[in-house]
Amino acid sequence: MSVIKIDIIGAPTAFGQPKLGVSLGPDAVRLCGLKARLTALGHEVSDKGNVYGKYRAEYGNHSERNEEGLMNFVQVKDFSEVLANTVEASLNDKHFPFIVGGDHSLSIGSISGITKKYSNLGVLWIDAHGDINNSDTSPTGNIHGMPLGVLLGEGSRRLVDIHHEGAKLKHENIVLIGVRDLDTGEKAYIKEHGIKCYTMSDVKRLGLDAVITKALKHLESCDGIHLSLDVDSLDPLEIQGTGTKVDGGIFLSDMLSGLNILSSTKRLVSADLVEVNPLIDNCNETAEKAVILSEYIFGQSQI
Ligand SMILES: NC(=[NH2+])NCCC[C@H](N)C(=O)O
Ligand SMILES: [Mn+2]
Ligand SMILES: [Mn+2]
Repeated sequence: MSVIKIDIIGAPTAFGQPKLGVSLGPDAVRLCGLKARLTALGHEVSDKGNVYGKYRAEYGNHSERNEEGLMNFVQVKDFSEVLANTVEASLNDKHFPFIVGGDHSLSIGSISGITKKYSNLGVLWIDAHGDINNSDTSPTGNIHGMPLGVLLGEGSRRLVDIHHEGAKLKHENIVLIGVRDLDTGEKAYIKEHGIKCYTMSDVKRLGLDAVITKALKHLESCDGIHLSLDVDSLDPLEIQGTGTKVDGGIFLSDMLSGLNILSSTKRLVSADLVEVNPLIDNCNETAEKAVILSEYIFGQSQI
């Protein structure tokens, strides 16, 4: 197996959603031995610690709605700028940025940093949700439901222009996998732009291995692939420590098999692992499973 220079970047933000605890996700995952276990696979792993902006999520969730209806806009923007710079620096060192969250709004920052280098980035978005709302379509104002919308250049300019101006991703370079809870505006947007989307029904029908294989084919012309893995894509029977659970998800054993296919292509250049919330978990089980997912992202196999 080839050695990957992995930078673990903790992204302890919670400003993209209302529940307390998701800012503790990175440390909960570290406590399960993330660095040691990726090192044991033969990789060179460096833990860059946690990224902080001017505001600290653990002091409460502020919950200010701005005039565009966005919750905690100032905090999310500030955090995204800092994270984007950290991720960009990791890529400049020729390392693999592995961003551990934190809520899914962090992908605005991580992907903004990555697309500075990979201008034709492909994204595999594995999630129960589409996260493709924007300030106009969101029913909640929670920015963790908007990262893809923002990265595609929709809604509030102040979010879209984070780190560098304009849209960061192309519609044809995104594949959604495992979705089963889309808002009305999200469904319309996906259809309007012909975004490749494998719903949970598609995953059940085809199997996750086949879906990942098809998704990789769809992203063939991209200059790199980023994985954004929301733990709520997994079935709540197996994953409890996450803030927006939806029944009928992917089972861990299927996910590991799919990740094995993905990692063996060696096309991944970066990844986010998000929405681990130890305060609503059962004895840190979700963080432990997040480490198992991480091992498979980085080439663990069953033999
Ligand atoms: N990353 C997540 N867990 N996102 C949940 C989003 C839920 C809902 N669609 C919203 O916009 O608020
Ligand atoms: Mn989700
Ligand atoms: Mn998500």
